[in-house]
Amino acid sequence: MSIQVSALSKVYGEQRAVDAISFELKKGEITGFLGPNGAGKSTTMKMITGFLPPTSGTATVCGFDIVTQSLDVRKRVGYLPESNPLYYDMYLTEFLRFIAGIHRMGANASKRIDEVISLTGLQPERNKKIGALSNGYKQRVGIAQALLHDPEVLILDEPTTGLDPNQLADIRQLIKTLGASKTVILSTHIMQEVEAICDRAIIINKGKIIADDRLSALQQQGTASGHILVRFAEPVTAEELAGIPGVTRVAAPDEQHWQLFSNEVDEVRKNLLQFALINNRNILSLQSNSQSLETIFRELTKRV
Ligand SMILES: Nc1ncnc2c1ncn2[C@@H]1O[C@H](COP(=O)(O)OP(=O)(O)OP(=O)(O)O)[C@@H](O)[C@H]1O
Repeated sequence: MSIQVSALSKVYGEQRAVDAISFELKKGEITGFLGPNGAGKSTTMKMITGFLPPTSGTATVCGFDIVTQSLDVRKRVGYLPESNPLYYDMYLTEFLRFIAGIHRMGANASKRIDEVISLTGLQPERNKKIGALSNGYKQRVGIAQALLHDPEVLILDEPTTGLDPNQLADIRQLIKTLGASKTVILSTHIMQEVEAICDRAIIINKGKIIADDRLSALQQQGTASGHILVRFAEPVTAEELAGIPGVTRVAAPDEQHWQLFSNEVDEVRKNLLQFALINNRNILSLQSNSQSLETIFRELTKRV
């Protein structure tokens, strides 16, 4: 297990910013850390990276304790903090050499700096001062410094803030690629981002974890029904469609389409294809509409 968090808490004065949270993350998994403003995401990330001591509870990264072995933890973690603090007066390569020095990378540094510059798409800007870079490129520098020592675990606090749609797609792709060989945890407010990149989502609200599941399972959770919009080439009756296992209600929104409501949209989709096959009906179009993560997020964080 790459990250093990057990009853971790952080109290600031009177406020319990993180309240006894527990979870485990495996290698090769990208986890989205979601929650409204002030939920405790950054505080949790700072504790896991070994930068902020917890008030109580424990956590290990690659088997090392975040309090008693924080130097070992930092060697194995690449961290992009929320505000992405950079030295604007430094040249890009100068900054990365400085970070390589902190990690005592020695003779390997130059080769690795070239590698991360290429990996993060910074090559066209490599001779500029950091202060002269656009926001998107500054963000790439933040990711490059997090990757420099080739850590096993990447902790990215809102990594795509300030990126334009093209840069967004590039950085998401980069994170996905990195996620194949590393453990990645990223915080974001953007639900589509989690849907685009993550295998799993942990939703935190008021310092407590209120959902932790694979994305597909989370998307099926919730109270509102999903539906399937289907169009057949041949006539079909509402009675026939109502008989398909898992269908809770049938409606006809217009002359050409049927709408099948269900709490198990994926299951009904399979059963519908089977129905068409057995009864010699041809499906002209099929669109399933399950709950978006955004709806689930709003429902869960509202309830608590
Ligand atoms: N150094 C601090 N001193 C006092 N309170 C703090 C400190 N850092 C954070 N907090 C409080 O702890 C709570 C959790 O903050 P945190 O930054 O972890 O939330 P977050 O989920 O990352 O929020 P956001 O999405 O807005 O970045 C907030 O109410 C915040 O005001």
